[in-house]
Amino acid sequence: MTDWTETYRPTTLSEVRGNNKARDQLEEWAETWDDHRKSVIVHGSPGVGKTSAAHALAGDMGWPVMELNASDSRGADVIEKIAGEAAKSGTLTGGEAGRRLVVLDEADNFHGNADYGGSREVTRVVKDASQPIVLVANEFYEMSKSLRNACETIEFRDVSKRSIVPVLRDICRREGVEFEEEALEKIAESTSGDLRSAVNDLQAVAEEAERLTVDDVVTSERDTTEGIFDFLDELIKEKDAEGALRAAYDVDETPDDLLNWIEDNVPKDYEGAELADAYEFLSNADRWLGRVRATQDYSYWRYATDNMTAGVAASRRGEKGGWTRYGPPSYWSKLGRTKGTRNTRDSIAERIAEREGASVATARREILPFLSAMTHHCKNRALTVRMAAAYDLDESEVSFVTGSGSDTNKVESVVADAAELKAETAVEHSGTAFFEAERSSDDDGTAAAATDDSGDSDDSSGQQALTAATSDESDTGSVSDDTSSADDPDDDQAGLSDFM
Ligand SMILES: Nc1ncnc2c1ncn2[C@@H]1O[C@H](COP(=O)(O)OP(=O)(O)OP(=O)(O)O)[C@@H](O)[C@H]1O
Repeated sequence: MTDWTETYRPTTLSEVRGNNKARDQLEEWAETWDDHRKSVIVHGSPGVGKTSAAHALAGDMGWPVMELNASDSRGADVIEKIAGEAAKSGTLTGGEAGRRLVVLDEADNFHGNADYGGSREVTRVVKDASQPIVLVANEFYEMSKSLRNACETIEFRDVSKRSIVPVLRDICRREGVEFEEEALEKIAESTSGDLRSAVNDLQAVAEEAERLTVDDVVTSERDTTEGIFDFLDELIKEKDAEGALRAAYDVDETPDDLLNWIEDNVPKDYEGAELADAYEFLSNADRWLGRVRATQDYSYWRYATDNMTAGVAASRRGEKGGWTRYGPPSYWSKLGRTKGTRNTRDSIAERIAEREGASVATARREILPFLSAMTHHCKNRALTVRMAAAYDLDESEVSFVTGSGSDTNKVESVVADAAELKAETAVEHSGTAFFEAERSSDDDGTAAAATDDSGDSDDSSGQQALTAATSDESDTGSVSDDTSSADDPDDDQAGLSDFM
């Protein structure tokens, strides 16, 4: 069977669903390109139709497409291609004759390609382009500020369930698949905004069943995760190093996902020195995965897998028993592993560590996720502003911590207010711990250390908080303690447990 996401890829903008505003903006941008001659950044989560929209636009405009993928080849080659192309067509006498649409996919991946002068070169080319360029990106703030400023911006939002269901229904009709309406709703619900995943899931279930029912959908969800739970049990509690490695062969997860699963669940059973050892292996695995991403050399996967399976099993001390509630990787740990965002995460963690008197590892594993949950989507705006001020976060960092990736207005206004707050209170070097003070303060956030302008190191609340943060750190087992407090129903942070 052919891949349905390819078969049903929109060929005209009118078939791009669930993002009408963005679609209209894109059309408008193309139609007026001769007047403004600016490139456009199309950004949003994976699978919401950004690349499809760019291609569909080209189709509608009758422009041939030239597609470049930032991570396919060395940055410099890519730049050369665009620059060359732009220069060549610049010699044409203008007009529609030589018009073509340049689609620069994964435009947020030039980040870190500094060796090739990547980001700066792209910005230069984009500014002088004599052809319309659509830059497609997941992470808006992974692109340099000068690149962002040089372009127009169009945001694609996650596709709502309401928009996903009709797409699935349409595909079923065209494929002659009988279905229960609720089955489609269930798929739409579980893929949360990602239309590509929804179409993939539909195809996977439809291939197995005569008639698509809710039960099929639920069973197939369970099938894909059952294996991993058994594996975690074996890895964490039962098998020796070699056995754990072998067991991993049967798990249907990418090494990146597998690492997330292990990292989030191992602290539920390991503690103290064994946990520290396990983390050490996991961070080695993480480094190998980084190398795979950087070099596209997948033979390194083996070393990553060795570390995360055999290494973790070998770290175990003593017998483990009982039943543990393992859970899927948190949104947070997945975030930390997407390309480029790791640097952002680590740099924030360093500042938090300094401010809270904790280690960087503690800041990363224990404090950041909480901050992230507390400031999710900047819902508690006042708190988000205080946090941005306390840790000196810029736009990309605020976007990262709060998970408001594409909501640029929100993020920018938070950073602006944080700057004002800093100017008013001079909090940035006050040396008091922000996080612990916030956490122990009332939910309305009135007792925030961050707004305390004393800057005095013997300020008592700051001192207490510092002690609390430091003592947390020496207790490696506190990872799971903290996790359980996230489930505390008294905790008024909306959606906290969903998020973790
Ligand atoms: N808005 C949409 N309308 C119709 N189909 C869509 C839409 N979004 C995604 N799809 C389906 O998902 C497939 C993948 O979409 P596409 O590659 O355009 O997503 P994307 O946002 O560019 O994702 P990524 O950032 O991962 O490249 C399409 O081929 C199509 O089948």
